Amino acid sequence: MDESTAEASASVAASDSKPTCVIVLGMAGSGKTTFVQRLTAHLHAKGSPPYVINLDPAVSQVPYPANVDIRDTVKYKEVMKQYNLGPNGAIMTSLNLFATRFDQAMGLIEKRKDSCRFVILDTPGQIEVFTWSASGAIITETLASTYPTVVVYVMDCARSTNPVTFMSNMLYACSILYRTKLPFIVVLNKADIVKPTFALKWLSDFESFQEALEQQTSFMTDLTRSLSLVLDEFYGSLKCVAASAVTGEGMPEVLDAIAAGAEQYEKEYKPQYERLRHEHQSAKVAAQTSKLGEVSLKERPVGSSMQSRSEMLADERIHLGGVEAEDAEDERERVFGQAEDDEEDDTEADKASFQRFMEQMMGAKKS
Ligand SMILES: Nc1nc2c(ncn2[C@@H]2O[C@H](COP(=O)(O)OP(=O)(O)OP(=O)(O)O)[C@@H](O)[C@H]2O)c(=O)[nH]1
Repeated sequence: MDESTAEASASVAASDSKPTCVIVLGMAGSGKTTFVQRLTAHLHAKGSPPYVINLDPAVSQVPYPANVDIRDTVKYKEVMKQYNLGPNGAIMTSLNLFATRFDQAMGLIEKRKDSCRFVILDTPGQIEVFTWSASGAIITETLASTYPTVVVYVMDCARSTNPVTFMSNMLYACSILYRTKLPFIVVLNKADIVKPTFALKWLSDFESFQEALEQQTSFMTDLTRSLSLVLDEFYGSLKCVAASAVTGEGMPEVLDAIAAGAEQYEKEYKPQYERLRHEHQSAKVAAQTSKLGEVSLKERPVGSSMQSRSEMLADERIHLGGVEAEDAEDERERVFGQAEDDEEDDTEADKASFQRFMEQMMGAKKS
């Protein structure tokens, strides 16, 4: 084995012992939550249940078994009332509050790092709340300084058949790639509605994208043409996978891409994140957000307000031809039972903590 191969194997082995964190981002309605649900079900069926964190405080229903749910820690509607904020401001503030306690989430992940190979994070519908906020940066950097971390950008390919829309979406993806500085996977979702062959072609063949643009007579066309020249280089850093969060199509390929991303993280991105950890930006932002007050984060007993276990199993069998119900149920019992045994239900303490925090905030506002 030559030196570089040995080095590569060593770094893969290193990442094997740690879970890979998967940050799922995407435009509103692109299918992030459905994708997390599908990937979670797929991993359960493979006997490798992930650790799942919901970071969307405004979602009404979480259809997967979340181990940590931001909604248990911060009540988004209360934040809206108390601070007199609109929905987006309240989502941003809720995420800031949660980020002040992300060290607790790291502690919970640390406890599960030997039993979970993946940590999946679902993010708010309004993508900019995560990608352009201090809290999003804190969460991303905290994860990436400790674990192999990849970004999965979910793109609604059914709504991107127009080259101008496609380009806008890719431009956004590009801005996130350069902001997060992490391995980046584009999931061309909703492949059951429109086969994303067109998108794969546009990504790999510059001429074919130009031809598609020729058919357009919008004032955006010239701008798009110029941008596509710039973005052509960016496409080289992308790994694109066609998938359907509804049918489960493409999930094995998504997992392969995540594994390749984790490997890439170890080789190319880790040193950069180790340097970043020592930089003062996170500390400064954390100090700013901590002015908002403190909240106490807790882990969920998995399987309460979500899709029932049997429903998830049935779902999995239908779409993926997964494991037999009893085997999967055994596996699930083991994991869920563990979660239930490990954690006490401290909802009351959490409510009281949130109430205290709100009273302090109101007191501060009045004085
Ligand atoms: N046909 C089809 N529909 C999908 C797929 N993925 C998601 N959807 C549908 O798209 C809609 C939006 O999906 P969500 O998972 O809520 O999308 P999201 O990005 O989490 O939405 P927000 O968090 O509100 O931004 C839902 O009606 C889903 O059923 C898919 O692969 N195929």
